[in-house]
Amino acid sequence: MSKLFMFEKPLGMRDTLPQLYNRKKAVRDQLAGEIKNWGYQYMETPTLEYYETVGNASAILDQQLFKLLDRQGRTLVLRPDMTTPIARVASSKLANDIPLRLAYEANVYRTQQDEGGRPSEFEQVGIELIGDGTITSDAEVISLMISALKKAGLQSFKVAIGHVGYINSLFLEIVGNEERANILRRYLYEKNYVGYRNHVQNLGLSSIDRDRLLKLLELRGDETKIVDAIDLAESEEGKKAGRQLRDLWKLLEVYGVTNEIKIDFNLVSHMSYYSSILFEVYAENVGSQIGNGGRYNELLEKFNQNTPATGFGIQLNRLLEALNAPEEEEKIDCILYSTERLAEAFALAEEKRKAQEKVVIQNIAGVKDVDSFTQKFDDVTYLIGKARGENK
Ligand SMILES: N[C@@H](Cc1c[nH]c[nH+]1)C(=O)O
Repeated sequence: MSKLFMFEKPLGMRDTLPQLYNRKKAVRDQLAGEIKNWGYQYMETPTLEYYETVGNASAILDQQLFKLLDRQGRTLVLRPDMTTPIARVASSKLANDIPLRLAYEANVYRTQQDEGGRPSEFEQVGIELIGDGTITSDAEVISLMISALKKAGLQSFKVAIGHVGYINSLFLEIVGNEERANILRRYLYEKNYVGYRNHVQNLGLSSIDRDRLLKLLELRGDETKIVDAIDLAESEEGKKAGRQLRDLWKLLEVYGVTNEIKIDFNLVSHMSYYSSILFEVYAENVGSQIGNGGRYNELLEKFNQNTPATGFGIQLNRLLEALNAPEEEEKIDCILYSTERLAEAFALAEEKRKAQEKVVIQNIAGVKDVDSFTQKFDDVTYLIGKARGENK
């Protein structure tokens, strides 16, 4: 291995400099304002969890986990998401308070294979609604996400909603086994519809089955696609999934958010814990999803609780990219003083701070280039040399 250059950081790790920090905080606070207004309560969990418990239960591929050892020789992981740690807490300390409405803002960690611009550490703002298996809770979670994104100032975005059960039953019905279904799912996950089409053509299926698999690609668009999906499904499971989306759509109409919704029966997630309805948010100007979520009715079973749940996570850095807002300059004043006038400088600073103004006091002797230093401030007061009246 080559020697590391002094300023290099591990793959996918980012610094957040002051201007970006401020923007991030402002957006995080706007999201939190809305999330709290819907009665969700914020909580925290540790950055490290046991590999055996949370690491195993999380829906992230093993090779994407950061692993380390504690002094007892147990393997720990940096949490790869927040849903699994919250499921752990909801199954233990909070098990009696169900249904739970919990929220978080936290960094999560996933290793990256190469520096493809993807972070290995990123902040998620999210919620989990645990213990309510009705479709109304799916509608609540999706509506809250839309509402919070709007509050953060996001204008052009769409939430694609799909159903894991629909695709799974259709694939199994036609191709017969999980292995072959996985190949089809992979194409859809990569949104490689051309590849999917070619693969289906070469599968050696009857023309009816082939056409059904190809028709699946058309099940993306407005609510009319739900009716088409129910027609295309033959199994009860597939039809049921379609009906669930139909009911969900009606509820989303009540919430008044259907303008932001796109039906997408092709949706496949990289998270394996989703069990039925799932969704992804896309903003007009950002290539990758800025948030996602869905129902994960089997995850809490891994913590010995048979409890349904749903939730979403927004990737704060991608949301910031989508918002494209100019970096905010902080208004900070400066009092530049010479040593003999420190008391005067400090008194003035105290006065300004009491008035909620931000102010730096800086001894001029500690500054190399006064011109470039003072340029950074909104306003500069000079208290240099003897105070007026002193030299008479
Ligand atoms: N934890 C999921 C998002 C989510 C929250 N709740 C349900 N899903 C993720 O990291 O992609």
